[in-house]
Amino acid sequence: MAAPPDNDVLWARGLHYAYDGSPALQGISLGIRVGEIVAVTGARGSGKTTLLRCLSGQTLPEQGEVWFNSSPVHTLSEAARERLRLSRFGWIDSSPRLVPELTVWENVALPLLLHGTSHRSARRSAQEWLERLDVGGCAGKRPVALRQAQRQRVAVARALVHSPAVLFADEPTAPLHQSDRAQVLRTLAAAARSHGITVVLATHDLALTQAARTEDVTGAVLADRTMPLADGRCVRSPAGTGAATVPPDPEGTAACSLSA
Ligand SMILES: Nc1ncnc2c1ncn2[C@@H]1O[C@H](COP(=O)(O)OP(=O)(O)OP(=O)(O)O)[C@@H](O)[C@H]1O
Repeated sequence: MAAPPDNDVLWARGLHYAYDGSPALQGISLGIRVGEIVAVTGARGSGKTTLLRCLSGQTLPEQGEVWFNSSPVHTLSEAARERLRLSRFGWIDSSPRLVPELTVWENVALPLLLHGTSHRSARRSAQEWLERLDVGGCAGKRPVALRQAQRQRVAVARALVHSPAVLFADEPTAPLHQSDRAQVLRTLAAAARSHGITVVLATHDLALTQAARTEDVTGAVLADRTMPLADGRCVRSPAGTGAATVPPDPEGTAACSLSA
């Protein structure tokens, strides 16, 4: 099997995963370059969450390989994968899981404090990220005092505060009001781009990713390309979505956006 290209931060080949014998991933291969923002799209149940979980080391694929920065992830122990996730990856999902007893800035500083960063430095970084995400004024409040959209921005700040190499965002705008969705996505994309953070974004709302792209007033294009899934396989994207996909290979291993 070929080695991953050097400029791919994430690289996967032939991923298969099933829940109780029911297939969720059926031979997905992909390469994601450093700093790219990739939107994994598809209907509910198409395999987006399972793919993100496999790429981030939360779930071991039953078959196939996952590589991060040219090192295998699928052969690591559970403890080593946990360390990798804490230090190099960020994760946001549809419900902002903030610690209710902590203030907003303490929630954001948490990943840094867990890594041994000093209290003063962690607080400064947390405040900077909260301001970047337009919720700096909420730093001293408890999560319960925030609107849902503000809580999700705080979750984005917490996922980015330790400058992860890759941010995984699984339907991050699902709980938000329509008017907040594109704005939260644009803010997330702009923050990731300015820090060279790769983003893998799962969404079933392709219209939203396109709207965020066309309505952008900050200069931050949302996704560099889309990676459409159906029934756990990569599929060719509709024209104009920026996807670079190739048809399934002769071994039945569908390949998304193969790197050169
Ligand atoms: N914990 C689980 N137990 C059993 N089946 C599961 C589990 N999680 C996912 N599945 C099934 O695996 C398939 C892929 O699910 P997955 O959540 O990865 O898709 P998705 O595209 O993220 O869907 P959604 O948009 O609804 O989150 C679906 O058929 C789903 O019902």
